[in-house]
Parts: sequence; C-alpha cells; structure tokens
Amino acid sequence: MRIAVMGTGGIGGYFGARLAHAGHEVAFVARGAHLEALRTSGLRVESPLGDLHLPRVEVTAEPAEIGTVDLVLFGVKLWDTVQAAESVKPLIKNGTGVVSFQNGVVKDDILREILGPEAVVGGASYIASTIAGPGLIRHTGTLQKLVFGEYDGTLTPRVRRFRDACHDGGIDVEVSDRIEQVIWEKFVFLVGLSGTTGLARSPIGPIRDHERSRAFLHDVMDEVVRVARAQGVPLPADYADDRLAFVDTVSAEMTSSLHNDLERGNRLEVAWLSGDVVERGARLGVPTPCNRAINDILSVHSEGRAG
Ligand SMILES: NC(=O)C1=CN([C@@H]2O[C@H](COP(=O)(O)OP(=O)(O)OC[C@H]3O[C@@H](n4cnc5c(N)ncnc54)[C@H](OP(=O)(O)O)[C@@H]3O)[C@@H](O)[C@H]2O)C=CC1
Ligand SMILES: CC(C)(CO)C(=O)C(=O)O
Repeated sequence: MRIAVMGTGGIGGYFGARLAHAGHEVAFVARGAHLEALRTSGLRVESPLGDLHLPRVEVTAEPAEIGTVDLVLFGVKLWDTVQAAESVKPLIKNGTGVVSFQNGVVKDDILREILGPEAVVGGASYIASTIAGPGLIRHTGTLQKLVFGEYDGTLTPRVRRFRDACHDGGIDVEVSDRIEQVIWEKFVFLVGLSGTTGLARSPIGPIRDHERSRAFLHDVMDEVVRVARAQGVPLPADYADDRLAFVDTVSAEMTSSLHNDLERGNRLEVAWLSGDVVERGARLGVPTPCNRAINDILSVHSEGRAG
C-alpha cells in the first residue's frame, strides 16, 4: 500500500515508521531541521515495544513531489490543518483515503471542506509519542492504537487494506462502523485529561485523588457529553461517570500531550479542545463554564513561549 504521512511527528513519525518497517511504501512530509535529519540519517523510533531505525526514508517538504497515494495518514497539530490539507490535494486520486489521527472533533469537517467528503475516513489514535530531536520519535508506554472507519460504517477496500497494513506493522488496530461516536468518546476523555492536567500542571494521579479536582474533571467531561448529545451524538447521559471510572484505571503518571506542550513552552491545541466545546455549547444552548475556565485561563499560554 502506498501511504503518505502528512506531518512526521509523534503520530505520523511513529505509525509511519511501523508501516514502512513492515515493507509498505511510505513517503513522509516534514520540514525544518527534522526534514534535514530525516534526509541525512533516516528515521529513528525509540519505543518500549522495540526501537527502529530506517536509515533511508522517502521524505520531502513538498507533498506534490510524492504523486498520488492510496492513503494519507494526516498528523499535524490542529493549527496547521488548513494549510496541510491544501498541500495534500495533489496526493489524491479516485479512492484515496485521508485519515486524520489528530485530536478534536472539528478536524474532519475541515478536511471534508478542502478535500471533499469522499476522501475523508474517520480516525482516532491512542499513544503518547513525541519528536525527541531531529529525526527521532520517542514513544512512552506501550499503548499504540489506531481506530478508523468510513463515516457511513461500510468496510471499504481502502479501510481493509489500511487495517491489514497496520497489522503488518504490529500496530494495535481496530476498524469501527461507528467512527463518529468513537471520535467523540475519545474527545470526552481528552478534553477532561488535557484541561485538568494543563490547569493543574500535574499528571492525572493527584487530580483524580483530590475530591474537588476530581469533581471538576467529572464536570468538564460532563459538559462535553451534554454538547455531544445536543448535537445528536448518541453518548449515554452518564458517560462522564463511565470516563471517570476509566480514569481510575490509568497510570497515575499519565498526562496529556497538551500538558507536555505547556511544559515545553509549545503552542497549545486548547482552542480546538475546551475552546471548541465552549463554541458548540454557545450555539446549542448548553452551559460550559468549566471548559470556559480552561480555555480562558490557558489562553495565556496558547501561543507558546515564542508566541
Ligand atoms: N503525540 C501524541 O501522543 C498524540 C497526538 N495526537 C494528536 O495528533 C496530532 C498531531 O500531534 P503530534 O504528532 O504530537 O504533533 P507533532 O508536532 O509531533 O508533529 C507534527 C509534525 O508535522 C509537521 N508539520 C506541520 N505542518 C507541516 C507542513 N505543512 N509541512 C511539513 N511538516 C509539517 C510539524 O512541523 P513543526 O514542528 O515545524 O511545526 C511537526 O513536525 C495533534 O492533533 C495531537 O493532538 C493524538 C494522540 C496522541
Ligand atoms: C490521551 C492521549 C495521550 C491518548 O492518546 C492523547 O491523545 C493526548 O494526550 O493527546
């Protein structure tokens, strides 16, 4: 399967490397010092599941140089979505799937508008991985799962082929026939995790253990559930309770990519997480005071230290 990876970061670099290692034809899009390192020294992955070094990778800053592909694995930060989506247009032929493993629930609306609805396959990713230095991706923990599927729930050849390619790469993979709901389920947890770990600047352990921060975490997630239900996503009314019970099963050290970005002085995706919940809530008449607090307070840091 010929795959293009748009954005060779924590997501694109990790999963793209596993697919390339399994023998699939993978072309990576990167920029800056990372691009230069990939050109000269290849792509390295450090992972508790096994390190990888691909000494020679097909990599470019210009997606148009890649030609058409079977699948685009889309993994840029949310603020880069529009520009990156415009740039992958030359990769698309009849039947090409574009699957975004970005966080948030707005990503696929943006991709549909730019690339057309027929190109977009829904996706959600579960991993903690980051660019540790030029040419190097670091995976923390052993979670590395992709869930994807067509929005109409059908099992198309492109979904089947990508599932098989992921299997080849040793990626934990699941095809879903209700991908929109899966994306929202992840969103409920992620908005709670990112908002509380970011505001408290703490991993999840102390947050879930303190009565007041635990209640706040619950209410943040409950607002997302109410917004989802108001716009017709069939999450159970008590889904925040379910997610809070799930939070009790994760490692006390678990944190969010947003908290990591905050600690490093990077830009934050908060406007597409809690900020998006607030905007949707305002449109749908659902109060979202906890998410408003998160979005407004973290806006101080949302452009990063360089911003
Ligand atoms: N990392 C993780 O553990 C997880 C991340 N996610 C989500 O996945 C998405 C991607 O995150 P992540 O992989 O961590 O992000 P990263 O910042 O690690 O990777 C994105 C990469 O894409 C590059 N890029 C962006 N635009 C372009 C462009 N036009 N041309 C070439 N390269 C480009 C960036 O370059 P530059 O650095 O120069 O901007 C960066 O190297 C986010 O929405 C995130 O929330 C979801 C689950 C887990
Ligand atoms: C919750 C987690 C770690 C799961 O992949 C994530 O998506 C993030 O922090 O961005």
